[in-house]
Amino acid sequence: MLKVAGLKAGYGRTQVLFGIDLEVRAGEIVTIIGANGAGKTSTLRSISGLTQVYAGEIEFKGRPIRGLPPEEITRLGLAHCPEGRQILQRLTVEENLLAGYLPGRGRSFDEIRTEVYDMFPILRERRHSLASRMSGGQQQMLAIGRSLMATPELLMLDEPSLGLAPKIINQIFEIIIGLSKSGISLIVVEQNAAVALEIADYAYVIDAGRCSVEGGAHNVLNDPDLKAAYLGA
Ligand SMILES: Nc1ncnc2c1ncn2[C@@H]1O[C@H](COP(=O)(O)OP(=O)(O)OP(=O)(O)O)[C@@H](O)[C@H]1O
Repeated sequence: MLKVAGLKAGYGRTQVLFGIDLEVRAGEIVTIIGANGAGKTSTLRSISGLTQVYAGEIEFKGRPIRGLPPEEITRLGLAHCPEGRQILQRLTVEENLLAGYLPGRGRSFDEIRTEVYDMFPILRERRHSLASRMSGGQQQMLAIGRSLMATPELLMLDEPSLGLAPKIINQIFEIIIGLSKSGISLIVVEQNAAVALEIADYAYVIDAGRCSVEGGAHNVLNDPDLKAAYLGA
């Protein structure tokens, strides 16, 4: 579904990615883990056209997408739920969903909104509330719901557990498993490596802008060296 090869990217003259290779197969949950500042967010932003790519190939469903505008990439079926959620705080829940809707994917706003509300009943209940009134967990659900408004085939989630209580993190990860079961392929970037590795099929560890390790998520989870480095064991 997604193939990234030799990705080099950065901010102006500051290069932060030095040759990332990764793949996502249809139906998989792939996790990207690594220390603070390793380049996880920059990797996602490069894929979705938000960060400057210096070199490398990015293919989505067999089509090169490097250099396409972000909206075009989303329209092809690749959505990005950003770090920090980026909810429009002064708009209502429903207005935030409308902001995520992309006409031209063959489905109406009402149709997808109903699906999102069925998945997140709390969003239906609070559809006329200001987003700023929602809890952290509810805002994360709204951020995911807004991404789903673009009917993605591949959804990239950046730090979905950030700042949430453990009970809520479990709920969010249950939702991610549900999305996967519904047929959406996923990339999950996480600081919370142990939780992400539990649900993922495949994992990449990024270290200083390079993929240092990759493998089946359970192998990575049980690797003693990685446990010491990333899982606090
Ligand atoms: N807008 C920017 N301008 C310049 N440098 C940036 C910018 N955004 C990120 N960086 C730098 O790029 C490097 C990689 O950052 P990135 O956010 O991709 O890492 P990360 O692994 O996602 O870390 P975190 O978990 O802290 O978000 C860091 O050195 C960071 O300081």
